[in-house]
Amino acid sequence: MSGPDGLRLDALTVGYRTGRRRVAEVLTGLAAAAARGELTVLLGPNGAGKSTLLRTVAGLHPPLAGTVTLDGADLPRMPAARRARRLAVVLTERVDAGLLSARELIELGRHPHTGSGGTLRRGDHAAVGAAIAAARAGHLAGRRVAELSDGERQRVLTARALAQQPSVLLLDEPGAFLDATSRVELLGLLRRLAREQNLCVLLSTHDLELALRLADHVWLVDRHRRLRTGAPEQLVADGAVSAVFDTAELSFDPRSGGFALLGSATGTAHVHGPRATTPLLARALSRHGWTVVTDGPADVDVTAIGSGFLARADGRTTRLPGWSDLAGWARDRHTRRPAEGWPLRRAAPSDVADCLRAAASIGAYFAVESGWDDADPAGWRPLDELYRDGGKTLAGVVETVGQRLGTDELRVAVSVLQLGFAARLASPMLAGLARGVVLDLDPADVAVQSRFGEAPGLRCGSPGGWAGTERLHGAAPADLLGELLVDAHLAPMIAVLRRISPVSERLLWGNAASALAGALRMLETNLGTAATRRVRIVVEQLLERPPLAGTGALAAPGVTPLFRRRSCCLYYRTAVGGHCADCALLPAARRPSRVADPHP
Ligand SMILES: Nc1ncnc2c1ncn2[C@@H]1O[C@H](COP(=O)(O)OP(=O)(O)OP(=O)(O)O)[C@@H](O)[C@H]1O
Repeated sequence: MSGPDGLRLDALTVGYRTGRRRVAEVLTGLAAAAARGELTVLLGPNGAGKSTLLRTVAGLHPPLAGTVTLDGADLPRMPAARRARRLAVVLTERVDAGLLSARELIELGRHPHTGSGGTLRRGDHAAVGAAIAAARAGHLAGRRVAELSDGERQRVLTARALAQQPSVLLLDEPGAFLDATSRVELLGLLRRLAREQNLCVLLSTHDLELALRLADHVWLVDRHRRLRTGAPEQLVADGAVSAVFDTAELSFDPRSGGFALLGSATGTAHVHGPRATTPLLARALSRHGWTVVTDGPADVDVTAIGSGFLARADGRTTRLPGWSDLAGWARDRHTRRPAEGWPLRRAAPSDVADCLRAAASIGAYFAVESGWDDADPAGWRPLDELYRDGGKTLAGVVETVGQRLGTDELRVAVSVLQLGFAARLASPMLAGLARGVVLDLDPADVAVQSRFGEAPGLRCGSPGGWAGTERLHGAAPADLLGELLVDAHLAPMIAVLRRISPVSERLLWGNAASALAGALRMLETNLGTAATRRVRIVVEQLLERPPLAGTGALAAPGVTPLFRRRSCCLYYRTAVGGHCADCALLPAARRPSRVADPHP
């Protein structure tokens, strides 16, 4: 405990005399200090004894035992007039101010300084003016107190206490009637006054979140009526705050500084998005029983994009336009979640990061950059925009590709562009699969950047993926890849390109199959066939399903060509005039053994 400056309680017992010989002790053996220049906040549940303690410190009740000192002087024994000049009190009781105006009530605060005549001098008027300004009560000064709202009256009473120019300011629940903004403002004001006027400010409140954010020092009455004191963070870290305020439904969350609702069967969630949104997102999910985790796998995953959300659970992505849709989804998913969780879970962020690192080391076609913070948004085109704008953006890209290839045939440029694009997306996704993660590169969260002469840049705002696919037998990973790669990317890309030039669908799906096979070939070469067995099985399954079925045949690992196409990618019609490794036009013996452009 610090020196004699400020308030100090020693072995203090507070309570009530309920009869000539009977006393009701409320709090006993209290030891605490509240320094000058600091805001000290008294916290505790209902009936803990906060008001009783404040009233005792204020000299309105005698202590039952022990001492209360101010700057070393015994407060209860101090003559009332002197005490009134040193200590100002704002209690919860309503004041009957009759017909007084707010200014007149505030002027009463000067009473301890004016003597029995009560005449205000220039210095008193200055103190009243300063107090009105400090409490921001100027607009209320001319109004009758009886006509003020509870919050307005609170402001005027604070001004009256300040007009008293005390060393100690005691306030019992000063924010009780104030709206949220005014409460923050009032506590901020009291903290500033403590600093500027070297005041000792002690107040009680039930606004735990605000108190812990603004208090310099906390007095906390626990459930056993013991007084714990310390810096707010200290009491949170000790678990003292949780011990007092946690209930079966609510738990104090030290990270957010607020309460989290405890659900009955709590599932876990990942949240992503702009820094300003993720705390709100975490709060919305926790209200519906989800525990937000930053590492490890999770049952669900929500990414904030623009004013909406991508919400994922059980291998499905749902687009939610706003907060109320999110609330409905979070509630519904929580109700439907099986007790043991879904077999498909969101992969741990660290596993996804490992996947992306490992993929990038294979080659440029496998790399996915992540996050938007350090990206220059100008050069990046969101994929869902490319897929939906009817070909407006891609028409220009097709033209540029045609010029670079030395062809004026749109269909050739479209085919080469689409083959490269399919390879660009299939490569990192198949690489993820080799590590047991099905990457989830949602078109709303992924953008592409053209870098002529090299692999186009691919960037995902919040890369994530599905894990747990190994626990599912059969076709689960192929189903997921079918949705996340074929349905979400390859099909819309083909549709939009065919609006630019009506290239045969069979040819374009042949390109997509060829891109999958090309990526598989790179993985088998780099990682070996044992590590890529699962990937091969999934590619085989995908090639057996529409729309890829019938596009060609996959050969055994190491066999050239790995994929025998049934359509031609038209690459031979470019100025380079090359043939690809999967070429349908050449006899097998004349096919190049090395992978040629445009494959990865
Ligand atoms: N005049 C009184 N005589 C006897 N007991 C009282 C008196 N006033 C309050 N008490 C009792 O003292 C205890 C503490 O009450 P107090 O008002 O100090 O608690 P509090 O922490 O301020 O509660 P709240 O947060 O609900 O305002 C309660 O059990 C209350 O019933």
